[in-house]
Amino acid sequence: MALDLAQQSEPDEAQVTAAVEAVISAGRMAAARHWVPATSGNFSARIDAHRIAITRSGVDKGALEAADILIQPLDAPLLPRSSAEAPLHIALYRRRPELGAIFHVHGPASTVLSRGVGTGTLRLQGWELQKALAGITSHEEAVDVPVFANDQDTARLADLVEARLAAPPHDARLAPGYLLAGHGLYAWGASPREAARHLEALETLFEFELSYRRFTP
Ligand SMILES: CSC[C@@H](O)[C@@H](O)C(=O)COP(=O)(O)O
Ligand SMILES: [Zn+2]
Repeated sequence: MALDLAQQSEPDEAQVTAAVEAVISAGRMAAARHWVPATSGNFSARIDAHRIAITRSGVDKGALEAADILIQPLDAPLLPRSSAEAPLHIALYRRRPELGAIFHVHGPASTVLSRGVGTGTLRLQGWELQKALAGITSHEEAVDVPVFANDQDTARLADLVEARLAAPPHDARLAPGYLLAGHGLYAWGASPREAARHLEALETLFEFELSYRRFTP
């Protein structure tokens, strides 16, 4: 019995390694697409119910090494050198146990479009690529992306995000992500693979929107 308990309390190294590798590879993917210029962006993956792996602040997210990833408990103070935006990750993992990964980028389309539309909601509709978002089965569905004013106080911002996600629209689905105006995109998924798909779909949908708006009077 005592042996069982000791085994249960040992950290699961395989889960830690998998989460760290998922974060490193998400950073590489985003950098290859020029979505994380000049150390911008941050990436996290859930290890278990109580811990996440998250990038530390100020490092090149396209050249991450294991030493750049912090193992952050969800119910403990932020570790030294934590991402400036760690509160945005932690609040979401706490609120949504099904979330496996959260990725944040400063892609040109999300950054420019969010600044252009102002705060509130960006509604996506009419795009086949919307179906890359979990649960969306038709281009005809309306998908709302919340847009928040940028704020250097990311704990305050996390409260706003939480309130908005708790009040979904009646006539649309909420996207698995949100925009910070003039700043960039947060996207998440049940797994790192799904979060990467959502990130790519949303950033590309924003490119479509930008081009489409140029053609539409
Ligand atoms: C280098 S400008 C971008 C930062 O201010 C921030 O928005 C960002 O995305 C990265 O912050 P970080 O603290 O490295 O996780
Ligand atoms: Zn950022």
